[in-house]
This record gives sequence, C-alpha cells and structure tokens, in this order.
Amino acid sequence: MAAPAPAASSKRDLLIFDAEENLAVALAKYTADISAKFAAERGAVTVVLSGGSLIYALRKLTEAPYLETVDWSKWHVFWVDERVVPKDHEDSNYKLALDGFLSKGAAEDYETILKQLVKNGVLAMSKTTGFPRFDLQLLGMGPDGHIASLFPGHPLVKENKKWVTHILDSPKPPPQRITFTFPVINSSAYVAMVVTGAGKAGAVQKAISDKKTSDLLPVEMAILDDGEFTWFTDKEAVSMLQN
Ligand SMILES: O=C(O)[C@H](O)[C@@H](O)[C@H](O)[C@H](O)COP(=O)(O)O
Repeated sequence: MAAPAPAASSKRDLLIFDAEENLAVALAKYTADISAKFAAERGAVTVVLSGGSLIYALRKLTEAPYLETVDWSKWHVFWVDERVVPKDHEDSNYKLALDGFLSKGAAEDYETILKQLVKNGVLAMSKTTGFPRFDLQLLGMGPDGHIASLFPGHPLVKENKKWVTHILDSPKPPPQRITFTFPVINSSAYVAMVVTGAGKAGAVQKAISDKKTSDLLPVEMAILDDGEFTWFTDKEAVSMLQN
C-alpha cells in the first residue's frame, strides 16, 4: 500500500515542550482559542476526546482563566472511542448479548446520534469527504501507534464507509470498544495529538519520519483532508527523532 500524501490544504505542526507542565499550559490555550473561534463562527463547538493520559493533560482548562472565559455552554463533547464495558454481572445474558451484537448496536446508536446532530446544525459536515467535520479532536496515541481504537494491522483501519464502528478483539484491554473511523478523524478541522513519555518515542519517530513504509501505523494514517494537525509532545516522546 502506498503511503497517502497529505492533502494540499492540511497543515502539520510539531510542538515540543521541556516539561509536561508546559505542554498542559499550551494545550489549554490552544483548546480555548479554538473554542472561541468556533463559538463565534458557528455558535457551537464540537470537541472529540480520547481516553488515557490526554485527560490529565487537559487539566489546566478547568483552572483560571479558562474555567471562566471558555463558553462551556457551546461545547458538545464526543468520544473518539469508548470501551464497551459490561454494566452487569459476568454470568448474565448481558455478556452474551454484548459479545454478539450490543457493542455493534452501540456503534450504530452513536452514528445515528451524530447524524441527528448534523441535521440540527450542531455538527458540521465536510464539504469534500461526506463525513462529519468535528471542530477539534483531542487525541492520544498508544506506544504501538494506535489512535482511537484503531490498532496496527487491524482491518478496522480500512473502514471507509461507517462513521463509527465496533471492535471485539482490541489488543489493548478491554477487547470490546466502539470507535470513530479514519474518515471521521481525517475530516476534522483541528486535531491535537497529545503524546508524552519515552515509551512512545519509537512510534513518534516512525510517524514523523519522511520515509514512509508500507506498514503504516494508525497514527500515520491520520492525514487531515482540510485541517490543522498539531503534535503536543515532550522531550522524552521526541527523543528518537534525528535533528
Ligand atoms: O482506550 C484507549 O486506548 C484510548 O482512548 C486511546 O485512544 C488512548 O488515547 C491511547 O491509547 C493513549 O493512551 P495513553 O495516553 O494513556 O497512553
């Protein structure tokens, strides 16, 4: 498979912070600025979150001045992926149903909700891709280069019709999850990829290298159609990059 070329209108930035604390300060300002832009332009801000360490990195948004200045009433928050964890006992039929179809149902439900939000005008549509265009996706990456619940070598990375899909065999526990697909991630206006720590240096190096191989990591498949992609990293995460 040939490496996809970045779309002409997409922009990529690599920000490297001396300390995670400084990354958190910059990420809060970046998020608050994008929030103000879309609140003014569209009257709504659609923000996508991943799980993991990203949530801790966002902590400064809930402190002064942003706690007061961000117009939270305009925010619509979505999850790029979610773990489908049973709310019921292991021995019940719930698990059987969950394994069989509930996790798929959850993905379809989520997609239906997104379509409703497009109709309401809360969520924009990309003019070129035919997929929803979130204002901001705040994402993390695993040491294996996975983003959302899109894992290296898994067939789901090739999904090109659905907005949301389900996975029953995630290599990272728990195995059952629902996730946005690449066309949805790549139709975003802004993506912040927040990655810290030495454990992710190998995947960061592969992703940022100009030499593209056929075995692309999921993070390398995050190529925006028409948007700005910014890496928020620390020194440890970029320690394998050549100057
Ligand atoms: O469930 C998940 O796996 C997450 O939603 C995933 O997308 C996460 O962002 C990365 O795995 C990075 O996680 P860490 O930042 O905790 O390493």
